[in-house]
Amino acid sequence: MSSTARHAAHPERAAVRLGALTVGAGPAVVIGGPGADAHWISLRDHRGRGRARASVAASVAEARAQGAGPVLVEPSSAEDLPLIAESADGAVVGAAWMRDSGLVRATAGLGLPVLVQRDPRATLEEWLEAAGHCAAEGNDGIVLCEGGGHAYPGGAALDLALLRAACERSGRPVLAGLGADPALAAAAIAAGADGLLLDPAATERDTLAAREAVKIVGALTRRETPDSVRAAREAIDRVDAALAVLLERRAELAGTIQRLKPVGGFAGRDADRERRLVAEMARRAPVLGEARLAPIMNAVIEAGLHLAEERRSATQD
Ligand SMILES: C=C(O[C@@H]1C=C(C(=O)O)C=C[C@H]1O)C(=O)O
Repeated sequence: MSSTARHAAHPERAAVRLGALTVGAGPAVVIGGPGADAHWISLRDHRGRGRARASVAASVAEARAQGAGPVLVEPSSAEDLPLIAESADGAVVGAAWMRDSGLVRATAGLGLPVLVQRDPRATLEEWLEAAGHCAAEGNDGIVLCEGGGHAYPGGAALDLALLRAACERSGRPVLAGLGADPALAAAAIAAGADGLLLDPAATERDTLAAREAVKIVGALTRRETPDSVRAAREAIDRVDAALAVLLERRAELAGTIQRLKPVGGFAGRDADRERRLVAEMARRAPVLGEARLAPIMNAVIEAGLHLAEERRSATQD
């Protein structure tokens, strides 16, 4: 099957609403960690700590206090389900028990959106089967999450090829579970993930790094079709963030050339080279075309030349 045909299997993924957050359409999301779009906790982690009802409620409240946005909860047993129905915006089917069809069905039966993590030993079929158990309960708010195990302490066992296949096969949003390490955030979004699941204990710095990667890579790889001025402005802000990173990098490289050329700065301006680079860019920006790109690039090039000349005179002083 050609890659186009595979994509065509699910051209539009079924977006899932998690409280006020949309997963699977619009920007990629970050769940978990301080300042994330949504938060989650596992009640399994609370085992042995005397999981009184009050302490569970307190954990959910603590997760809510991490910031705005919905809270998802992983039950440790069927006993937790009523509390989850009462206090959470979604449920997590953990990697360790995604094959426990009874508990999976009971969890999906709450009617809340469910996030189904893949057991690292489970095949794509088994993972989709677990999602199928949720759908069989009449629950269509299903989000898949790849990266349930640990490749090393704090780092998730993440299979990006499998994540991509899940996106194409399931027609559902797919997240990448990264543990507490944001190193693969960019790679996961580039592979098609609709968002990241971070360990709730991820640091603020790591969460910020993951959010930045999601923003920049998402601006390059995710097609968005916003339907309001606000959403379109938010989308344009992401594209501008990516542009800023590239413009800064370009200015540095242009500065290097000014230092290396026999005649740098405005005196060494090369109109032919400028025309060629605009023509080359127009191949990737055919809607803008050469005529509109030329003045944009002229401004960019001149900004770079001014910067290079300012730097040169500063070092000569
Ligand atoms: C960077 C160079 O110097 C100038 C700046 C250019 C740019 O910013 O792309 C292109 C051509 C020159 O006018 C170069 O010669 O390549």
